Formats: sequence, C-alpha cells, structure tokens
Amino acid sequence: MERTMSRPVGNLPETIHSLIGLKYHFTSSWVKSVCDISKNVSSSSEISSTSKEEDESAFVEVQSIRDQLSRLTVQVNDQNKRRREILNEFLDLKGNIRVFCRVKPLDSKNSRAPVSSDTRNVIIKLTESKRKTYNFDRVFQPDSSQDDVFLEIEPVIKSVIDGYNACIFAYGQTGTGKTFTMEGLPESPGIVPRAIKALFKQVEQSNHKFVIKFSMLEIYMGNLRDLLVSQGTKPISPIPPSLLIHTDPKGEIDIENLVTLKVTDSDEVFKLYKLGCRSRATAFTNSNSASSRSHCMIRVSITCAGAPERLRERNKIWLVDLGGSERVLKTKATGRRFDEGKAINLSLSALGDVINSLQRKNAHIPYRNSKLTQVLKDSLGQDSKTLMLVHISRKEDDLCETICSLNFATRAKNIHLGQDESKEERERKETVMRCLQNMMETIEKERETKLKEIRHLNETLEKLSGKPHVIEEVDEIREEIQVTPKLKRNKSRRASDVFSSFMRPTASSNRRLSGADFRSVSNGPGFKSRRNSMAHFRSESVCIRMKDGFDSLCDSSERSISKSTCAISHNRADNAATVYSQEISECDIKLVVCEHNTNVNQKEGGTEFSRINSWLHSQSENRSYLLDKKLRVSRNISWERSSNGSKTLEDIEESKTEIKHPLLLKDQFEPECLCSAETEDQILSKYPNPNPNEEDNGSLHLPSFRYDAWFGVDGSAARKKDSQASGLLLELKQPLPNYQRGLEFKEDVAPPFLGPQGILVQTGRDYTFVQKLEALSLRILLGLGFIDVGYGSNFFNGLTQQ
Ligand SMILES: Nc1ncnc2c1ncn2[C@@H]1O[C@H](COP(=O)(O)OP(=O)(O)OP(=O)(O)O)[C@@H](O)[C@H]1O
Repeated sequence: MERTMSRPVGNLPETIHSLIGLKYHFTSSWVKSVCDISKNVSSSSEISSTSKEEDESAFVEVQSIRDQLSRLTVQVNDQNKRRREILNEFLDLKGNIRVFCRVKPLDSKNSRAPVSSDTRNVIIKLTESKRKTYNFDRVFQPDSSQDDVFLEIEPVIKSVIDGYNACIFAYGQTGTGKTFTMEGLPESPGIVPRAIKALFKQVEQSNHKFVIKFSMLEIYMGNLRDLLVSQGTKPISPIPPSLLIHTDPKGEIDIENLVTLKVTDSDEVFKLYKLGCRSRATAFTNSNSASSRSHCMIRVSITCAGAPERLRERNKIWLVDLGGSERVLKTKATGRRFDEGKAINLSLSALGDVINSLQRKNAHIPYRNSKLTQVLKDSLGQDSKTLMLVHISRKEDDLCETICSLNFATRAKNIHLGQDESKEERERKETVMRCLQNMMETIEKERETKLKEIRHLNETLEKLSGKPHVIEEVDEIREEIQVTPKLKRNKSRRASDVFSSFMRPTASSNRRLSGADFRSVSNGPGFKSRRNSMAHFRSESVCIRMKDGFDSLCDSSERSISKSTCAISHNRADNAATVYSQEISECDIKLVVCEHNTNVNQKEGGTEFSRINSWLHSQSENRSYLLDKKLRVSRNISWERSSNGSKTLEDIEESKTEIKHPLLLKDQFEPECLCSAETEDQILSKYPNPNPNEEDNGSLHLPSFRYDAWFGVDGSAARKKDSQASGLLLELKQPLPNYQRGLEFKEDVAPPFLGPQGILVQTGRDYTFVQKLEALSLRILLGLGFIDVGYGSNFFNGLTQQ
C-alpha cells in the first residue's frame, strides 16, 4: 500500500481501478489509503501545476523525438540493405574475383619497352610481327596515380562495411611496385592507409556501432609470424606463441594466438602498421634494395551486432603485399635468399591454383597447399570480394617475368569470365553498372541526410532528457586486446593438476594452448627478481632448422607450423632485429626430464628409454621420439664457440653477448628438480643469487657448461658413470624413417660438446641432421625446461615400474 501511495499522481485512476477490482479486500485500511491518495492528488496539483504542464510537454516532445528516431533508423537500415544489394549486384557484374594490372613506369626514358597498355589491355611485343594481348578488369598505366587505383578499390571497402569478407593482394615480380601500391609513400599513400581511412569514415557515417580490430602477420618461409609481437633473436628472447590456423564450425578461419588489437581510429592503425612493418623480413636483392622476403598480411576484422542489413555480424578484410615472384636464375640468389625465393614462389603458385579452381568452380579447392591459402580460405571465393593487383615492369630485361606474371593473372581472371566478353556484352554491362552506381549514390545521399537528422535529433534528445538515443554496444567494445588462444590457461587449476600424469599435456601443447603465456609470464607475480629471471625461461618448444637434410628425410610435403626459440624472459623483450627460423621445415621439441640415479647404468637406462620410447611411438598422433641424453656439467669450459665451431651453432653464438656471469648448470638446478612437481618459484627459491653483492638488475645469467651427450636407444654410446642423465623428448611433426631413430653425435660435430661417444653417422644429410639436433639440444638446455614439462617423474615411474 505504501508503494501505491508513493506513486506519481498520474497513477491514481489506475490505482483506484485496481483497488476496485479487489473489492473483497475492502477494509478500513483500504479506505484510509484511498483518502491519502486523494489528499496527495490535491496537494501535488496545487503546488506544481505549472511544472506538471512543462513536464508533460517535455515528455510529449521526448516521446515524439524517440518516435522520429525509430522511424528514421528503420529507414536508414532499409537504405543500408538496399545499398548493400545494389553494391553487391554491381560487384557481381564486375566479378567477385577481379584482376587489375599496374604497369610500373620505366626508370629511364631511354629504356626499350616491349610492353604497352590501355585501360583494359596489356600488349606484349614478342617479335617485330608478333604481339600478345592480355586483358584485365582494369589496367593502371605507368602514369596512373594512387588515387586512380584506390577509386577502383573503394567499392570493396564499402562491401566490407556490409559484412562481406574481402581480400586485396598485390602480386608481381620483385621490384615492380607491390609495396608502393599497398603501402605507398608518405606523399602518395597506397591502398592500406586509404582503405583504413575509408573504413573508419564509413563506420563514422553509419548508424551502427562497429568494433574494428587489427592484426598483422607475415608468412616467411612457410611460417606464420605475428608482426605485432617482437621477435627475439636470442635464446633468452621471449617466445612468441605459435600461430595456428583453425577453421571454426561455420567455416571461418581463425588464427590462434595472433595478436588482435581493438582500434578506434585510423591513427591507431597507422601506428600499429608502422610497428608491424618494422618487423617485416626485407633484404637487399639484385632487383630491389629493400625487397620483401615474405607475404605481409594485414587483417582488419569488423564486428557489428544488431545490423540486419549486414551479411554477417563478423567479417574481415585482408590486405596482402605478396612476396615478389622471381626467377632465381635471374636474381642469382643463393643461400637464404634462394630459399626465400623458393618459398615465395611455391606459395604463389598455390595461390594461383586456388584462384583458378575457384574461377572454374571446381569441387575441390586446394587451400591446404600453402599457409597463405589456408589463412585466406574464407576470404577467397564464395561471397568474398577478391581483388588481385598484378604488377609488371615495362623493361625489356624483365620481359620473361612480365609474361609469367601476366599468365598468372590471366589464369586467375579467366575464371569468372569464362571467355572474353563481346564488345556489346561489355557495353551492356557497363550501362547497368553505371545505373547501379547512380542508384547507390542517390541512396547514399538520402542516407546521409537522414543520418544528419538522426544526429540532430539525438542532440535535442540529450538536451531534453539528458540521455542520448542509445545504440547497443557490442560486447567486444570493451575488449582491449584479444589474443585468440584456443584455450585460456586456467591459473587456479591447471590441466596437469587434474589429469593423471599420462594424460597431462606436454609442455609444447601447453604452450600452444596458452597463447597468453607470453604476456602472463611477463606480467605475472613472482617474476620480479633478477635471479628469478631464470623462471621466465620456457624452453618448452624449440624449433630446429632443418634444411635440405630434414626435408628429404620426411616423406610428406606438409611442414610443421611451429616456430620460435627456446627461452623467455620478461625483461628481455627487446626489439632486436628479427632473425628467426629460416627454413621451411621445423620440428617441435619437447623437453622431458627423466629421473636417473647418479650412477646410471647403461643397460637400465637403455631399457627404460626403450620402454618409454615404445610407448611414445605407440602414440601415433604425437610422432614422438625419446632421445636419451647424458648431461655433464663442467666448471671450466666457458660458453664459447671454438675455432673450428660448426656453422650450425650460429644461433648459439648469438647468446654469447647475454652471458655476464657464467654459472654452472648444476648450481642452478639439480636433477631431481628437473622432474619435480614444484612450481618455478619454489624451485628458484632454492637457488639464491650466487653473487649477493651484485645488484639485482634483472639481467639473465646463463649457465656455462659443456655436456657430453648421446642420443639413441641402442645403448651403443659409452657413458660416464658419474654423469647425470636426463631425457629429451623430441616431437617431430614428421616421422623419421625407422633407421634414423637412433642418433648419436660425432665428435667434431659441434664444440663445445664433448665426444665422441659413438660414431654412427659421419657424413651427408644424417650428419647435418645430427649437427642441428645437437645445436638444438644445447639451446634447450640453455632455456632448460624445468618448468611444467607435462611429463613429470610419475610419468616415468609409471612406465618404468611396470
Ligand atoms: N607506380 C610507381 N610509381 C613510382 N614509383 C614506383 C612505382 N612502382 C614502384 N615504384 C618504386 O619502385 C621501387 C620498388 O618498388 P617496391 O618496393 O614497391 O617493389 P615490390 O614489388 O614491393 O618489390 P619486392 O617484391 O622486392 O618487395 C620503389 O622505390 C618504389 O617507390
């Protein structure tokens, strides 16, 4: 009853009515309350009859504005929908996969140019009497400006606002202007800055709230690299989590662990873009002084909820500056440059195959043949808008490459057109397109007027009611940074706590599953002191460069995607120039430390490892190999590369500069710790700073050691009785042939190793493999994965005590 009395006067009739409806409850208190209400009516109306009128008129006004706003919003949404349909029709006529050609101006006027062009054709003069014509959706002449190019791109950007996925990429021989077209120069910005600006402008003009996110990566030698994450070059540099490509149930592609930043304006994007560009792999080549050695890919993701006119709630556009196609014979590239060129050409050819299959509407589209096409899978084909800009040179010297590029482009172009159109057909199409374009412009103008009206009404509404007309925000608006791990690490309860030791994830899979590791390690508590800096080591997964040797050891052409280094330290997140795994093939290494008694018996050790090995081999998914290794620590040998040091140790050499106080490995860790279930902090607390006078400056002290190692389960290697033994689990993405399973070191493979302990492999590819494996294991030891490695002592006890 109290509540009824306190209601506004306007509710009185309603209140009385409701009370009358409850006649059987008539009581003296009811009568009293009615009297109170009546009193309230008279006193209120006497006191504020004027303000009541004002309130009422304001209320009516607010109500009417709200009605207008709703009406206008519905109209704008209808217009958006209509515009989307027209734009789509327009783009369909143009072709969902469109191919443009841009001809680079000649460097010198005297150069002979066997290439000429008009707005749709490129004509190649093969001989005096023979010409070949290639036609395109549009040809940009040498004097075309960046404006001209962007004018053709703009409709695609609009369709991105409408919810379509899109992909714009620059293809062509190295040095023909791909980066110029995509990135441009400060005085003549290219597609990327213009597209970003256009996107934000469209978003501003829209009546919906959009969430825009930015990511940038490159595909270098077949591996994905996040360009927004600083890539360490040294063993102690942070490990960026591996980028893994996933397809969700809707068929959308997501890249696990890729840093995705929410951006609110184009300036933010440009800053990130600059940052990403700094990490790109470029190099001097014969054709271009700053040649891109990778495919640089920018992803702008757009989310907009509650916009029924959009095709989908979440979509994206990829802006790709492809690595230059090149003939290695011509570039005379050798070594790494050669390998880079080879990797670029392979993926470009895979891209060509995909586009060709899409154009032909083949049942099978070979997306899986390269990382590039896997990443772009949902942005190529179907309703996605694809634009390829083929770049060519007019130089006579480049004629061969020009023809190759034109042939590639023609393959891509043929798809939607089937055969070349007749002149009439083309003219008819152009008339329709012009008509559609006019319709679009009219709609856009009307929409702009309505949006202005909405803005004005919103301001009035805000003045009257103090509240703007609310557009619902999407959840993600509040999201600042999104890294996309498949599973987030549960800090309070780890998987390894829950599962029996056999089922625990391996260190490597932990790393994969915890994309946020990188950040959480850096920021987490307990990582403050310098001595604790060892705690940041996460040598859970290490990649090994497996050049030619490993390639041919593996049967399949599919490569591992894992990459990266061996250790992580939060205070070492330097911006060093990027050097990273260079070769296509890699293998993922997991460190498993096995408990042995000090006086390890060769026979026992062998049996134990064989058992573990056979268990691992039975896990066909893992393709894991256990490599038995004997670890020996010596005080006298510093961490130096010897004069006859092997080339394969160059990575290790890099770490030299980081060593300030050589320590003994065993001073820092004891074998039992290596398989202990203790946390990193617990382990580290046992190892105080050996030099307490020294200031705790957060620097990393690497152990200096040499070790005496052998791999293999055949037991042929001699062992020193007093050595501590431990085990390494090497998980290869590709199985090694059976005969390769037992591997041992050769004496002079890689100082500072001791040896020889058994010479099984002396020359050739196997030798290279072993060399690299050895270098790798040393790196692992440097990072020493004593932290949660997934397989603890229980695991081994469980196996060996059977
Ligand atoms: N249309 C153009 N107008 C003016 N300069 C151009 C044009 N195209 C390219 N250039 C210039 O040519 C040089 C090489 O261009 P760019 O680096 O963009 O080539 P690229 O195709 O990206 O090469 P790579 O594949 O090796 O990275 C640059 O100095 C660039 O400014």
